[in-house]
Amino acid sequence: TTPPEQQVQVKNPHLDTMEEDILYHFSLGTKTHNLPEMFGDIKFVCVGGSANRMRAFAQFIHQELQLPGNSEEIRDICEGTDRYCMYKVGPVLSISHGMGVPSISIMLHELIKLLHHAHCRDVVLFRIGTSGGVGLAPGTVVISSKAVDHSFHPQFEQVVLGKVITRSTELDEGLANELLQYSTELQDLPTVIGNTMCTHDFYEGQGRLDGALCSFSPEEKLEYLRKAHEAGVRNIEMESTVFAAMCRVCAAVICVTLLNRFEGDQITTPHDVLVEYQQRPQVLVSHFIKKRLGLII
Ligand SMILES: O=P(O)(O)O[C@H]1O[C@H](CO)[C@@H](O)[C@H]1O
Ligand SMILES: O=c1cc[nH]c(=O)[nH]1
Repeated sequence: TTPPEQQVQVKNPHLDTMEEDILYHFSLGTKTHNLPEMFGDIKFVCVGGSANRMRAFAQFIHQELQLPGNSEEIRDICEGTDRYCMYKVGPVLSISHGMGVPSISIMLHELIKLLHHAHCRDVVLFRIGTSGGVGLAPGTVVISSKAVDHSFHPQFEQVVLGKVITRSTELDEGLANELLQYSTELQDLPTVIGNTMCTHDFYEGQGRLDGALCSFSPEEKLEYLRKAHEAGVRNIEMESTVFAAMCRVCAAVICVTLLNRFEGDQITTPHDVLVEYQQRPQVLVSHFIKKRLGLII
């Protein structure tokens, strides 16, 4: 049986009372743009930190779906602002979100409202990113079973009106398993399911010894990474908890590991290898999209 169609939900009663909604950081709005016409057919949304990666992904998916037109000429829908970039390729939207929780969280507020205003249905969301591996060979793709915070709890804390509120960061288990299954159909795509730890810093916050500040010893660093590994953490990045808390249903986090943090802190891998690693989550998501669209069996 096919599950019932799901409209993208906003959980804010005040939105209904607003005559106009300006999506400031996208340079879009409900009065200035016909959002249902522009975005109503979106079924897949892919987000990632870097603007160039998300443009490359849009071009890649354009070729993979064999859509008409020149993939080099894809236009940035958010060219009126340089906060984020956004590309639409058929039913796929590709958006950059910058680095860290505050940056992606602003983008997600406006993205979820955009999908709601456009009356989108049955949308699947993916974060395709990079990460530091915990006990994995560099280049391994990690599909997050859940996103956990610095103390390995599946929760996202947000300060609202001066008080801390906590939201759950469980992700869609069925979607993660489906993605893992598809990874076995592809070559050179070592993939695991594991917990992803989200931090608010790349250096001390991830237990790195090579930042401008460091307040701990190499032994303390390894002890923390060992505890993380024991708690099921397989990679570390900087957006997954808020992404999971805000998207949850029909959302997946797929990040490639650039290094094994038990072996070091600096990313010494050559540029061309890093580029190939970054394509791995894109290849997996593209395969998923083609399956869902019935383009491959
Ligand atoms: O590759 P992206 O998607 O930016 O993700 C990871 O890379 C950045 C740090 O280098 C952080 O944003 C982290 O989450
Ligand atoms: O170690 C890493 C690598 C990429 N992104 C992170 O957040 N950490």
